[in-house]
Amino acid sequence: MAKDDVKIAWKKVTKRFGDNLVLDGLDLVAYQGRSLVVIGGSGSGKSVTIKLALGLLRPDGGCVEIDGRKVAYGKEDDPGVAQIGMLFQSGALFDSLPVWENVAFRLLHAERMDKDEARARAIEALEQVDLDADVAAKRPAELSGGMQRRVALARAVVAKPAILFFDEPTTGLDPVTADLINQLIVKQVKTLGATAVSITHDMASMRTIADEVAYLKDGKIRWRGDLDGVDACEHPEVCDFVAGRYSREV
Ligand SMILES: Nc1ncnc2c1ncn2[C@@H]1O[C@H](COP(=O)(O)OP(=O)(O)OP(=O)(O)O)[C@@H](O)[C@H]1O
Repeated sequence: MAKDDVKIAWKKVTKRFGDNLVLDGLDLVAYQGRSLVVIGGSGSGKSVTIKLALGLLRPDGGCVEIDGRKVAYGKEDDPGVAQIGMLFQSGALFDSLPVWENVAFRLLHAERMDKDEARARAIEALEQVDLDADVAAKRPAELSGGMQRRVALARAVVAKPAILFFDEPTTGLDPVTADLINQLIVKQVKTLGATAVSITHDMASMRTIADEVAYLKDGKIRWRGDLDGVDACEHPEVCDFVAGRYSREV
């Protein structure tokens, strides 16, 4: 595939909640095999953007397409959505299940894989994120926050998805553990040749993960470019945002 083949396209997407117009004709594409990081202020609509691609929210206008097919709202077997592995902000592990069953959840329940095979696949995925096989039998609560996030990453990649979504993958982690997670994300995205879309407030994470950066504000993408473009301050607001500068007088 050519470098610029479009995998996911948000086309003139509008989304409002009551009077709150969150997305106002959003146009955005994620290219095959590339890692796109969406940044923007709190409440700018980053999570909504991802939820629309997952079919968890219905756009009021426009549409999201995966492989050129419109994502169906609320349809669990949508072929586009079925390709997505997702790492949620909190890790979102089930405490009642051992680690391996958390990792293998999709294989066991969506793919109805045999238990022994699913366990073997889970252990393989845990090894991919540098966790030993003895972690597999533990409960998530027995693990540190960084290990839990690695388990969540193993769960996101176990079914070898073509698309990976990362929602604030480093939130709540110390900088060194966050860097480990970022590096594991890069490794997994490369190994799978996946298209990755991440949303983050963590600028170190952005720098490690991103091939490209998109800046969301007032319901639209205001700037898009690579890290060189960020550093060259191509867009003053992006420059302020990335530097953590409040750009109005107080
Ligand atoms: N289900 C919902 N019902 C009503 N309003 C919602 C719903 N989901 C999101 N919103 C609103 O949409 C806006 C965008 O929310 P979203 O979670 O996408 O922001 P975000 O950019 O991800 O923010 P943050 O960086 O703080 O996580 C917010 O004003 C939020 O209150």
